[in-house]
Amino acid sequence: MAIKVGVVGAAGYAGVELVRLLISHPDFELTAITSNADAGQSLASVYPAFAGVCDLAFTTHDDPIIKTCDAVFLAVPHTAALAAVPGLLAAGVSVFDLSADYRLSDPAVYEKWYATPHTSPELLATRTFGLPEIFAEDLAGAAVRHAAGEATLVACAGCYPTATSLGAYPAIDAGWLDDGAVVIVDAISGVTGAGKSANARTHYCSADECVEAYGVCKHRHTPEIEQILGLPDHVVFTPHLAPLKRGLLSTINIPLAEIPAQELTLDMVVERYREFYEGRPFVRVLDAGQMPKTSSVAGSNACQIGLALNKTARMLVVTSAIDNLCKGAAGQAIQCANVVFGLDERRGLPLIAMPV
Ligand SMILES: NC(=O)C1=CN([C@@H]2O[C@H](COP(=O)(O)OP(=O)(O)OC[C@H]3O[C@@H](n4cnc5c(N)ncnc54)[C@H](OP(=O)(O)O)[C@@H]3O)[C@@H](O)[C@H]2O)C=CC1
Ligand SMILES: CC(=O)N[C@@H](CCC(=O)OP(=O)(O)O)C(=O)O
Repeated sequence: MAIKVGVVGAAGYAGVELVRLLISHPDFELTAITSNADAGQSLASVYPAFAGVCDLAFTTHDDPIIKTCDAVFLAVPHTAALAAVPGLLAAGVSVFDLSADYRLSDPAVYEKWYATPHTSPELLATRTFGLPEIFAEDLAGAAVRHAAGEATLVACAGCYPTATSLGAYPAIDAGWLDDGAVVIVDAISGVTGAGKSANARTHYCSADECVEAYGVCKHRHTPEIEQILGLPDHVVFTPHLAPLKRGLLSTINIPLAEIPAQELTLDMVVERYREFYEGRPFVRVLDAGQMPKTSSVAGSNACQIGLALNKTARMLVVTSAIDNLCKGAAGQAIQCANVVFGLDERRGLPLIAMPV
């Protein structure tokens, strides 16, 4: 029997990417898509890409059909998820939340970075963090609880934290980081990362032919990256906006301790990364000397990682590319849902980008 799913916030950029992927998912049946702005309109009239393939129409965010789903994907801004999650879980619906509301495990950290009270901090103890390649055991535990009849909350990792953590984690986990050193992250996102509503930074005339840093030393993804890597107050994160629709590239500079820096070769680093991601279908560690580009992952759920070693400066430089809307948002949420529902994590997810 098909698993009934709904998307709240389906007319937004992450939401419509969920819709694109869920329509062709072999095990999930998309039964509800919500948008207050577009309520009553057909999906195809708002997004003509769906003409002839889907008869669904948008209903409002409070449509009761949402609570009849087996799982709901929340593609809504932070704080909107806080308002929706407790009611969905109480109705027995599993929730895959793309917002940041349940990502940070300490509510005080959330309140500091998001400048808003956390209204259901008790759920933070039991929620699962949705980054399958790093928190596989947590997701497997959620799958067991789900099979026993428990509604599950998965807080899917953010886009910059996904690319950055997948790039940094194998080195940090190997103990290569110099004691007390700071990890420096410079990342670039396409404009869909900022959502559907244009603002002074993202409207065409500002974003086209322009690259700029923003949120410098104060971006809300800093504590999320620190939490995943286990490095509180030791990440400097600088995001940039680039004139791309889709794509996110994160370059991570990891200062190495003396001993790994002396002993490591680039081939050994590549081998360590490949061992770490063995059996993980979406992460590809490139050969030594190759660096990823956003066009190699756009439209897919892949993350490509390139590695370089500067032995004199004792620095490992990692570059990690994802599609912000897919592996950075919708694809990752579906990957998590696949695991929670006991399916192969690849179900319904594109492995390969458009090559040109
Ligand atoms: N864009 C990206 O690359 C990524 C986005 N995310 C996260 O996904 C979420 C959605 O982002 P994105 O698609 O970019 O944003 P958009 O602005 O494109 O879309 C937001 C959607 O949320 C809906 N919405 C707004 N307010 C509420 C509310 N109070 N209750 C319910 N729904 C509401 C809107 O509905 P309506 O149609 O009525 O306006 C709209 O459909 C955010 O939390 C974002 O941080 C995560 C990773 C990457
Ligand atoms: C380009 C751009 O503006 N990107 C957004 C991050 C993308 C996003 O939606 O953030 P989450 O992954 O936390 O949900 C930003 O910097 O706030």
